[in-house]
Amino acid sequence: MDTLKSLVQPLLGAGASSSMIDGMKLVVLGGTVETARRMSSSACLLPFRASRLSSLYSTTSLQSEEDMPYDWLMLWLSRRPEWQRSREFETTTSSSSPGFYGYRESDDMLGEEEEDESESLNGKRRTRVVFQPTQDTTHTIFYRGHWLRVRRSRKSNGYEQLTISVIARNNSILKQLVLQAKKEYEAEAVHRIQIYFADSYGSWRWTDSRHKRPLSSIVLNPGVKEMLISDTKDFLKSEKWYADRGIPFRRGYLLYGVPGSGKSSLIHAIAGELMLDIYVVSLSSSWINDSTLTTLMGRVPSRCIVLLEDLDAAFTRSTNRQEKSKKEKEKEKKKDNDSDDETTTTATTHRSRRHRSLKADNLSDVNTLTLSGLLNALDGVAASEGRLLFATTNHLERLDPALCRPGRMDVWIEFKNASKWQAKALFRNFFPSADADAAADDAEALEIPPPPSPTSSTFSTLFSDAFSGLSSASGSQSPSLSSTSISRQGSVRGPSTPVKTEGEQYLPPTMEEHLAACAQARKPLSAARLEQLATDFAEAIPDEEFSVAALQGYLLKNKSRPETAASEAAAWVISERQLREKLRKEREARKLEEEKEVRPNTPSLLACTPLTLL
Ligand SMILES: Nc1ncnc2c1ncn2[C@@H]1O[C@H](COP(=O)(O)OP(=O)(O)OP(=O)(O)O)[C@@H](O)[C@H]1O
Repeated sequence: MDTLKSLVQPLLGAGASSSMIDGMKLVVLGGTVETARRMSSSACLLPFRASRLSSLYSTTSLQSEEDMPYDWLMLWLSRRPEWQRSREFETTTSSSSPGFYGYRESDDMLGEEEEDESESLNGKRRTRVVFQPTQDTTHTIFYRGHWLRVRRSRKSNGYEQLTISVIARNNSILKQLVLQAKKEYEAEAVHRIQIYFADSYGSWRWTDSRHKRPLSSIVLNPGVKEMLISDTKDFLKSEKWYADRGIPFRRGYLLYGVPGSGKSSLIHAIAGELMLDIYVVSLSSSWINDSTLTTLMGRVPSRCIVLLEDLDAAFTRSTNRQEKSKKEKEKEKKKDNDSDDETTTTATTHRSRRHRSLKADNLSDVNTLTLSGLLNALDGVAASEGRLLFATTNHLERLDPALCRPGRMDVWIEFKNASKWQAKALFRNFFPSADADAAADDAEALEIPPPPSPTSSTFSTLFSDAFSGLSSASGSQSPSLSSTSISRQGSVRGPSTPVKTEGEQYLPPTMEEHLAACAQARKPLSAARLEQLATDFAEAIPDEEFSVAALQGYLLKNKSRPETAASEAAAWVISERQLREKLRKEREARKLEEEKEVRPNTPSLLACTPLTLL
């Protein structure tokens, strides 16, 4: 302190008071501390900026697709709090439509992932944001007493490269980092699956990780899940068997049928069960072409699920573009000629036709995937082995037979609207029972739908010769997805279950009803009561008229009111039918309007009817 006083005294002069000297002491002290702090921090960072000191660095470079550590570190980096504070970070978003991501409701949010709640509240698509290091920018991260320099870039071959450098006497800190990232990645793999999306460079890009979805949460008629799991497991351990017989070690599953019936959810659940990551490629992407798809399919790791979503959407486009049949072309030509003959054709018509053809031309300019390109990518020489290929479609009839033949799609599963059995199982899954064990016992007592007849088209398994044994086994076990109704024996409606009569309109519960139901819901229902409600619910739901997703939506509206969910199901069915009818009429009216717009002066049918001369 005396030293400090002797330094300050000459600055203030002899007449300075002791309070002035104290104030000045503080200023000098603060300044010294701050200067020391800045010097030490620049000393730390200086080497990063000085290229001539680069020999002091230990560096590791990892490439996407080639190195697993790349994935480990990308996951580790996305969890770093630095991206929350950094001014330069990249976000990838994944929309969670109810489907593949439909199970997101129960996801635990990770520290660095944020969900746009306001959007989800409004019932729009939910968006998850994942923060990652920006490309071509160097980031600095403090890790275990060392400053790491992280750089993410893209190489000319399309691969992403991650370079991590550190000033250290040896590379042990980098080894520690990679091992920690691996540990975290593997720990997560136990509970989560990693999702990769194809990008326009022909690379797979880690996009997100999801909680595993339990298979038990998928409500399919009995035997279907079991068959799939047994088939996929059997395949994964049969590599040598395939190699010995010279059969390409690949297996394809085609899940087709109505929307909202659980195709994507089932794939998600299977990935979790088998601890496989999912590689998603949307064939309707504007950038997809034969060569990119071939590159992508050659770059999937050996044990994973490749998911081709909405196979028909892409394929329809490609056939329209490149392989339009002669017949179609002739038809179109004739149509054009016919309309040219029409003297009444207006300028609007020309405009709209030109607009349509321009739109078609645009498609061909962008997406140039062809059927042969797709087939080649799936099982050509460059296609990787050991992967499970899942393809989903809502329109089986639009697919080319070549695409669906055994060897490409070995197992077909049709998904229909919810059967009564599914409605009941969904209800039971939805509401917890006070005595789960008892419920399980009751479930066993359920009458199981009969297995499909050999001619049933609902569950076609096109097993290759290699799996003929399994084929016959599953043939006898696999029940039809278009199962018939469940047993109605013992379905007694409870006295406290008011039922809306046929024709009575379904209205959402009033506030009083809602509060009363919530109070009631707090009391746990006995397993027997829940079973009875589930039976009532299934009775009210017509067989195969509504998708499981639609039923789930209805149950969600009553998620704390099992009694109401069961008692109002019949009224809901009526209101849904009315709504559908209304929408159908609106659609028809719109179509008529459009037709009128295209051919304003076309004589009506009535006018064409020859008059009978008396
Ligand atoms: N069989 C099912 N079991 C459990 N949940 C289901 C089932 N079917 C649909 N769902 C629920 O409905 C929503 C939509 O399901 P999903 O996306 O799997 O259907 P999809 O058949 O793939 O539909 P799309 O053909 O439109 O892609 C999800 O939230 C899912 O939880």
